[in-house]
Amino acid sequence: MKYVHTSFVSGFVVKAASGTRALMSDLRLGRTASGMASGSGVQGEGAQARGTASQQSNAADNIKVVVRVRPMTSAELERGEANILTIPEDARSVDVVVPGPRGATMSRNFAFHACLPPSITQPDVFARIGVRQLLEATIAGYACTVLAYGQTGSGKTFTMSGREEVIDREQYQGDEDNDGLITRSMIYLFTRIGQLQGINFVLRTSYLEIYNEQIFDLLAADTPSQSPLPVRWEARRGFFVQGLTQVECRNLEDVFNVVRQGTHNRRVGSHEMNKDSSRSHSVMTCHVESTTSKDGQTITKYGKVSFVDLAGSERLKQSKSAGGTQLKETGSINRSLFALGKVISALGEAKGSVDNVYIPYRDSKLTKLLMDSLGGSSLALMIATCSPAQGYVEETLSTLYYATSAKNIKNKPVVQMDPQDTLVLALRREVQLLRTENTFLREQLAGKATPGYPQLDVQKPYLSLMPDDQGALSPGGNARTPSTSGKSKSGSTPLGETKGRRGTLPSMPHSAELLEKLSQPGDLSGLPKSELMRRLQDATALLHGYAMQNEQLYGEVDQLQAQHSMLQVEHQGVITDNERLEGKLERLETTFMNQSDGTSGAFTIKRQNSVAAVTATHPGFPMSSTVPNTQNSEQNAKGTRSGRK
Ligand SMILES: Nc1ncnc2c1ncn2[C@@H]1O[C@H](COP(=O)(O)OP(=O)(O)OP(=O)(O)O)[C@@H](O)[C@H]1O
Repeated sequence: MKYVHTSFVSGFVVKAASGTRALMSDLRLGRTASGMASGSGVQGEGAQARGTASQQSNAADNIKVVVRVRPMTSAELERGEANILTIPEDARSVDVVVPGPRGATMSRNFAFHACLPPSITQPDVFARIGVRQLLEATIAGYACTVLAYGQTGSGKTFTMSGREEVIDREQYQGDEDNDGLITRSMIYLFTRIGQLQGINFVLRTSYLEIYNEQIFDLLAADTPSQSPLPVRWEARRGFFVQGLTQVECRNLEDVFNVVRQGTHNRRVGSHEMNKDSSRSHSVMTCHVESTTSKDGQTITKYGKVSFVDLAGSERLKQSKSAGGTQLKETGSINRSLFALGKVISALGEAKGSVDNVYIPYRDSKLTKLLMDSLGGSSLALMIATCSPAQGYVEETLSTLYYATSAKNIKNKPVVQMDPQDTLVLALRREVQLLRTENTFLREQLAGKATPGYPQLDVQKPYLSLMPDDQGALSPGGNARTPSTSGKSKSGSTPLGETKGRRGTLPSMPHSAELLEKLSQPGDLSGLPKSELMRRLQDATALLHGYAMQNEQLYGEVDQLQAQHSMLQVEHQGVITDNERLEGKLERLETTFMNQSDGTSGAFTIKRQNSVAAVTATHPGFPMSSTVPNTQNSEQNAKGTRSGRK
């Protein structure tokens, strides 16, 4: 088997590497990652082909799927296990030797974006599966996910973290040969943001694990005796873990500490709760907040990258023989992996248009937290890990079916920006514009020319500058006549106040006081008084027009802000309702789990047996035949759509 050192996964359809700034301006124009199919981060023929496809498919981007085959362990070698996995030269598929009829064997081929053989090193994995592009996308404000899936002992944790026993040492400062994707990615992020000038970055990390359908914070001060954290829903954020610690990382030392603390707490937690680390799912997330300021405008983007190390699926009969805790763990893991399978299956069948399809994200905490990564607005990469040993052929096939389904999932990546920021940005622009106009007008009144602005045409008859019957100024405005009633709200023009966009605006006579003041000799010496008066009248009329425009704009801004406030109140009401329902749902789930995992465990076993049976008879995802519940479907679809905002 020969490992080909070219063109592994490189097809994330985002501008990457040096394109970050260009990307930011592209994003201001409302383009999504997938819309930029020919971005600088795209290489290789696969990327070209998919780039076109993604444009045609409404900016959707398929999840990338990579298979990694680990070397045989010493135990497997000692047992004399046969190798059933071969990766052809193009490194884009894997051949599996499967048992055939009457003791014969046959070969099955599974194609993926890349397939990594046992000989590949940890640095090569990082370099060749497109993680760098995901990290560039993270810096540019996208949400990205790297997900490791595979049977117990197949190399998920090794791929994501490296050697946990090394990381768990007090003096851990990175392990160049063995570090997994998490540490390498964090080092890459720090190196890159150090190179990017003019952008202010803040990096925060969180680390959690899901054990027996409960979420534990691996960076909390009181780990591991802390109580589990709830998952909540917010329309703007989607599902999130309430109260999860986020640690700011200012340098690599902070990063190593976080990785070490998370790993350590996961291991300690495992011992305290008498569980193995493989019995929990873990999610390490790095939030990358970037702020750019230009011409007084500030844009903040909220990129993040999550590394999900899933618990390994395990044969139920092994757990049954162990009984007690392990049986419950296995039931819980299988349930959540099964829920994940259903989500992947439903998304794969939906082929990108998920708005009217029921996706059962709410079936487990894992799927809730992965909602954005699967079929959402994230970029996602799945790494399916396999053992090459013949003894695990069943598990390997199951993993490959899973991975095959995941290939069909389409996400629609978008930059994560605060809607409030967008609004503030728009308001700031307007204010800036109005200020500029006022400055110009004041300078005109004082007889000064403003560079870049035309001088008033003193020859123009005064009447042509007066508002017409509809309230529009002939030379350049659409403003109505301002009233004389008091001071402008903006405080910048003392010439009148309007009733807003739809109000009727009485005509504005010249301000006698102002005319008096401005016609004093000395301001514009040399000109006859009549000319000065004429100029003043022209300027005053024009100023009235602009003041009127200002007022209209302020009126509109006020209206928008009022609408915004109303929506916020409405939004808060919906959040409160949702939280109430979420709480209710969680209580029901807890009750259900307690009952189903009760003394005899009968329900769990029955359920798992049926799951196993369906899995065996329907390779890939068995629940495609599940009839969607229309009511739930509606709720889910609502959640799905609003969660993308
Ligand atoms: N590519 C590899 N090269 C060398 N050793 C590996 C590789 N992958 C895994 N291993 C070793 O195999 C063993 C099992 O790997 P690992 O713990 O990563 O599996 P896992 O899939 O995370 O298992 P679990 O689901 O039980 O947590 C470990 O000792 C690990 O160091």
